[in-house]
Amino acid sequence: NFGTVETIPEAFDREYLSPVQIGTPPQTVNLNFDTGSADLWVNTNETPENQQNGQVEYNPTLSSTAKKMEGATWDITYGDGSASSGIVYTDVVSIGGVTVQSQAVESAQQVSSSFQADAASSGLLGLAYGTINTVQPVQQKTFFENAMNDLASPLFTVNLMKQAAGSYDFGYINASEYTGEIQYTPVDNSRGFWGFNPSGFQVGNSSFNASSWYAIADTGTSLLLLPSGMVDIYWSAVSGAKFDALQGGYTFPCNTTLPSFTFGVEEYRGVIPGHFMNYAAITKTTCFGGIQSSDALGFSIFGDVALKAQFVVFDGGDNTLGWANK
Ligand SMILES: O[C@H]1CN[C@@H](c2nc(-c3ccc(C(F)(F)F)cc3)no2)C1
Repeated sequence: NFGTVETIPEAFDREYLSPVQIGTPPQTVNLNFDTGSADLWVNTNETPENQQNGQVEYNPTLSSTAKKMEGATWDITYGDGSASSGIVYTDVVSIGGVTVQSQAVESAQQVSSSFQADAASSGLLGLAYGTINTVQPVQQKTFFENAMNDLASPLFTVNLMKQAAGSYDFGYINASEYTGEIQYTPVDNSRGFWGFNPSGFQVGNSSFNASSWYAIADTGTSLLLLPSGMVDIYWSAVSGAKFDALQGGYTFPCNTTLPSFTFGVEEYRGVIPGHFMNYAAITKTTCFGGIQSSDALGFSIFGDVALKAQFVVFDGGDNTLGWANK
């Protein structure tokens, strides 16, 4: 079978939320789909009231198909230091009409302050490889891994948009969502991520700089995080741009016209329009850049700033990533 679900951007395209049905009768919660992690966790009736800010909850006691996974716990920390932990149930989970009968659903008994403040999001749905799922003592599979063998094609596609509704499609490729040909490239999943090797980059209409490095496709990261050498070259082309240690990255005068950023995947060239690199206004006149250094992380992240300019195929059958402009 196959299905599609809409994904809606929060402010600044900081994150994208999609409706997920859990339990019997179905309870709908909006989750942040994250191709950079592998836990499906959600606010529940077990999440302390003082750690919530109006989030919609999943209540397993109201689901006739919920089963507690005795002795199972989970504990996760994200790239920005946010964290959550708790216990585990299995229940029926559906996304866009694709149903997994027994999906590990992780109930949050503790969430850190940033999650507490994120009122619109009821949790995360991991779409990375299950090898990095945090459930103990028995590691659990992701929704996609559980659904994959029943899908028409063993893949899902990501079509994020700048400040507009996009979609996650499961089991099929919708040709109306992209232009040109899809460029497939092998995935390095040795660290549990959808890792790949970009082949270079280009700022605006200048020449293409061939270079090969490791990066991951991560819908849960807002920005495009690249080696500082590339980031310095990009911002050196923007008059008034400067590295602001207080803000933790490059800022620039909001009224500046920004050059596009093009990345290579083998012979393919993915183009990110210049205005996608304006992440958010810090003051009336100073804006924070959407392309920043990944040096502190040790690997590059193609987050939403890049992904919202692309149509991306995550193929779990042959472990490849497909890239296309749109
Ligand atoms: O860990 C890596 C895996 N993918 C990246 C990711 N980061 C988050 C995240 C979401 C929401 C928040 C909060 F709401 F602000 F708390 C914080 C982090 N989700 O995926 C980084």
